[in-house]
Amino acid sequence: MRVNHVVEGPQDGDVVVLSGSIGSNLSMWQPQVPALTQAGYRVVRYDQRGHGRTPVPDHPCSLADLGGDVVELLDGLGVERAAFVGLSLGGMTGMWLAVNHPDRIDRLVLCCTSARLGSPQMWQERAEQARAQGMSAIADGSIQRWFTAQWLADNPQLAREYHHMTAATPAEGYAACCAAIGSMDLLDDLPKITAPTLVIAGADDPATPPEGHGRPIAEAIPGARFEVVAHAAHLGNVEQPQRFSSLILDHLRAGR
Ligand SMILES: O=C(O)CC1=CCC(=O)O1
Repeated sequence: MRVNHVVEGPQDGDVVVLSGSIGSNLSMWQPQVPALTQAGYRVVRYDQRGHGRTPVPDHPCSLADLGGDVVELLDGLGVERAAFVGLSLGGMTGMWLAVNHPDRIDRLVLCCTSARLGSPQMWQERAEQARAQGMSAIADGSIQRWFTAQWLADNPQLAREYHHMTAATPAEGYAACCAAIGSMDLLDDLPKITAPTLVIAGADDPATPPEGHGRPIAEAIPGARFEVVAHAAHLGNVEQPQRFSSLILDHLRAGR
């Protein structure tokens, strides 16, 4: 899989991979790029399979496919080990990598994510909705989960841009990643994770509420720290960029 990606920051910096949610592309991490690159990190952002400019697969995906893309990306960049920051589907990808390729993952930040989310049938229905109603209808729902009502009211132009980001995602790419989420069950594997882990949840996240999703992940990963960020829904890194960047940087720096 030819994974579309962008690399920024000093060439000799420690590598941090940023991985995004379903319905997004690599631009969702733009709010964190200045803080991370100015702190000396080499930042690798990429588009999930079937999202942004990464090709649409011709079959439903699994987390093994999505994690395998990251291993291939790291191999192609000549990177042995990296820190990994993932939000939602990106966090699921990060957990899979930390369980199955512990030698490649230095440190882990899991944002607004879940180890078990909804039922296979729910994600099958979401995939069918994408195909039948189109991605604009999916985007209408996404931005309601991604942002608080207050943020949407205060940021109408940005809200349109994030709506457009999902609306421009290929329906078959979105559907392929729905299958990865529907077939995911990572909870029992989490105690195997050895990478130092920070779990961040948005206090107002309706998709992965902190108590039902972030906290059980943090409780299952040995030594993990759990932070809940106020006034943040699912794309908390966009709604509270400074708070997310500073939590991420603190966790990365603790490994230096
Ligand atoms: O449904 C949403 O848009 C929220 C979400 C669940 C998994 C993911 O990546 O985003």
